[in-house]
Amino acid sequence: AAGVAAANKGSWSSFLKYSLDQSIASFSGDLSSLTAPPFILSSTSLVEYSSYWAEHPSILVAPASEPDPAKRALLVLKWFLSTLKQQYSSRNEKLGSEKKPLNPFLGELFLGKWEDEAGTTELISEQVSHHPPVTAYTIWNQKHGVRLQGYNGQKASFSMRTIHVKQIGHAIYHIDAYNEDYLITLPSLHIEGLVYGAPYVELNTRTFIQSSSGYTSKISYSGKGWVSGKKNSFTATLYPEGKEKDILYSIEGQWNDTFTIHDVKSKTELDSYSPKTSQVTPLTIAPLDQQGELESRRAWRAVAEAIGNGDMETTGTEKSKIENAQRELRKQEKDEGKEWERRYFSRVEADEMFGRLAERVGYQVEADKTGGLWRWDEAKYQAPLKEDRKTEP
Ligand SMILES: CCC(=O)OC[C@H](C)CC[C@H]1O[C@H]2C[C@H]3[C@@H]4CC=C5C[C@@H](O)CC[C@]5(C)[C@H]4CC[C@]3(C)[C@H]2[C@@H]1C
Repeated sequence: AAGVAAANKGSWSSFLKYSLDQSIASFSGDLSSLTAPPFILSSTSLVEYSSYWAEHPSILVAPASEPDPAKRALLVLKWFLSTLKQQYSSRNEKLGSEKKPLNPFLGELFLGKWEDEAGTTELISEQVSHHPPVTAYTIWNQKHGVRLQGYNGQKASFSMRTIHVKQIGHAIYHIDAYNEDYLITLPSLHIEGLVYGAPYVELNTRTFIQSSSGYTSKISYSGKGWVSGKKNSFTATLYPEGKEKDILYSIEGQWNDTFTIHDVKSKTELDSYSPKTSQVTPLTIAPLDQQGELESRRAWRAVAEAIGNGDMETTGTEKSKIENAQRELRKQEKDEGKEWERRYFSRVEADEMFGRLAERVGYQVEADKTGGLWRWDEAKYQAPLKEDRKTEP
């Protein structure tokens, strides 16, 4: 493995010297246009990344069982923080470095569920836009009456040989029992370590969680070389909205390792949680031969195999098949004056509740070219999943 790593470093540094500058020169801001070396290519599509929000279903649903509103908001903050390691560093942990995911085609779906002590937690993820790439998702647990939904896209830029990514979009966490909503904003990030051959994500500045029950959580990120000195660090405070100094709870530590929760009023340590050692629940997805042709792993199977075999030529030809089929579809839609029918999500205007939460934390919806907020559309869900799934063989 050391040999391979050295070879990777060797080929990476040669890649860097001769092509990173070209990538930078030709970079359009669209991450999918980035030319990455073969060993950086992942066979996983970006549409699968929505599953990182709920790999610990029990932590996701815990707030629904907490009667105290401030403690409920604290449990939502703890859940959000517990997802960061999976979101932003699980590729490093498993594959040795960050990877370039496959760029989902319009309408690509990723459907699955987690079955564990929290009951059944379901996931629908759909690529609702290809230019710019935007993924919408919803994750829900009927038993505990919790639903997360959101969408995200990325705006990227290069500077000082570092890739900076601004995330477009947000998440909404809803608890049926209290009819409570939480607006979750998304962190911007940059890719560290490009020059050393092992790129990894570092999160920047700050994000907020604003509850309709009147509590604000503010998370400030820092990393290696910053004040804290440790990579992937953060501090978080939870306070009644508008009273930033009246801190009820604080949390600090490393989001890819361990963090500690404090009750600031009583100056006691409440809990410490280690994403590093916690077990994730594996996601259950249908076997490939039962998946519909819009489902990600079935659609990308040939490309994934070619990438796995390091066969870049077949990767190219198989990718082109998908891209050409997509271009054909777009052309037909244009000729017929139609637009691709999103299966589970719709564009909406900001509603009053959302507007209030957003304005409390100064969140501005970035109207990307797709024209607005993407929301889970209950009515569309009546169109049974099986439309997208081959009938039983
Ligand atoms: C030119 C040098 C080069 O080859 O760079 C390739 C490097 C691996 C850097 C570019 C890719 O880095 C990947 C990291 C991806 C983000 C990881 C996590 C999330 C959270 C999730 O909830 C939404 C998606 C998001 C933001 C991913 C977006 C795509 C990122 C930035 C990949 C880059 C193409």
